Amino acid sequence: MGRTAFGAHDAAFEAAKERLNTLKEEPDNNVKLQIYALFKQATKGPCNTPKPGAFDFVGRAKWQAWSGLGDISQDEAQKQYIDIINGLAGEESPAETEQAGEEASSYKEIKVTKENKVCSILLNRPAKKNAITWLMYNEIVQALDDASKDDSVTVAVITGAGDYYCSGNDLGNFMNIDPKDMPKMARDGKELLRRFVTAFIDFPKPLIGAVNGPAVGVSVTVLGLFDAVYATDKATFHTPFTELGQSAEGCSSYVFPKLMGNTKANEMLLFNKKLTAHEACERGLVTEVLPHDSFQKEVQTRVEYVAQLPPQSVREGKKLVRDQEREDLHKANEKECEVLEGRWLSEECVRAIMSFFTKKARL
Ligand SMILES: CCCCC/C=C/CC(=O)SCCNC(=O)CCNC(=O)[C@H](O)C(C)(C)COP(=O)(O)OP(=O)(O)OC[C@H]1O[C@@H](n2cnc3c(N)ncnc32)[C@H](O)[C@@H]1OP(=O)(O)O
Repeated sequence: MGRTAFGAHDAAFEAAKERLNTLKEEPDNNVKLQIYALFKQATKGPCNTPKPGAFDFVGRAKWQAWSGLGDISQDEAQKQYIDIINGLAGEESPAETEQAGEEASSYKEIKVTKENKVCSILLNRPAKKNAITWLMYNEIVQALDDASKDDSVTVAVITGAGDYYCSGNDLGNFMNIDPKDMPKMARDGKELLRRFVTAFIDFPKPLIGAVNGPAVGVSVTVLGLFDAVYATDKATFHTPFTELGQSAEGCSSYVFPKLMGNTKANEMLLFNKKLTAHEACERGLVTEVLPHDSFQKEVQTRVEYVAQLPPQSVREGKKLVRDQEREDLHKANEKECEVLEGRWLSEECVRAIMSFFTKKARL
């Protein structure tokens, strides 16, 4: 019987799937067969299909590779799958490279460091203002999943590399797609966004946003799911969803009206008002605005304080608060993702994204 939920390496497995598509060199046929077999074993369990006929050479080779794995567990197959792909990507496995709190080598578009009980997740595409690609969504989910399970971590922090915190969804995620593949792209996008936002709703430890510069789109909305948000006075907060023919996500249709009231939430989510850091603070989206020049140091002091608090007490406290609205947050996430799936297929959205790249090309 196939499983609907994956095992212990879920997020790393999803990231490895993405990474397979970005390999510069195609693996040789034997390795491809091995990857195929491990994928089948990881997602469906031991081979249970009839052996293909003698003239179906490809089908037989695949069948032999899969059935050759015998009954190794789905978790073990996931692990081997991840190891092979990380190996092909020219990387050692995270367990081998982890030293001095560094886990950077297992990630391509974020950088994760663990030090003094703090897991720092750096959005690391400064040349693209840290726009979030499909790979990066997966990597963030993986990093949050790792941080939640790692007993040496008591608090997680997300920040951006360079002058931006994040410019939101990478609009290239929706480009160069054959029209006939659009429905699949929208379905996959919906599923990925749902998993991404779920990772924030259910993150069990304190999660702190260190907004080092302008923030756009989904990077703004999920801040409503953080436990504290510190912003430099140079940060801005912009959710231009309707300009892009899209709609609210990140549970913002639920959280923003609660934080700031309907009309102020509408100003952001429907009418695209860009807030300054101080305005975002007045509206409850930001905990505290800090001077840009001493931002890192000031945030560090606050994070270090949280990191040394009794971790179980903090976790229980967070759970009490989150449980008050956890179900509603999951419902809001489901609904928002469903609506967005339809939006991504709309002419309004396709035109807006084309227009962003056309304007860029003209400059
Ligand atoms: C799984 C899917 C889930 C989807 C979830 C949905 C989320 C919704 C959103 O997040 S909506 C928000 C989307 N983001 C935007 O609309 C921002 C678009 N970018 C801009 O408007 C501007 O780039 C800017 C205001 C962020 C920065 O402007 P500036 O002039 O300072 O810099 P550049 O425009 O020259 O940017 C530098 C390079 O970065 C590229 N880039 C920036 N943001 C994005 C982006 N979101 N997507 C793709 N690329 C982006 C930009 O194209 C430049 O690249 P280049 O140097 O190669 O030209």
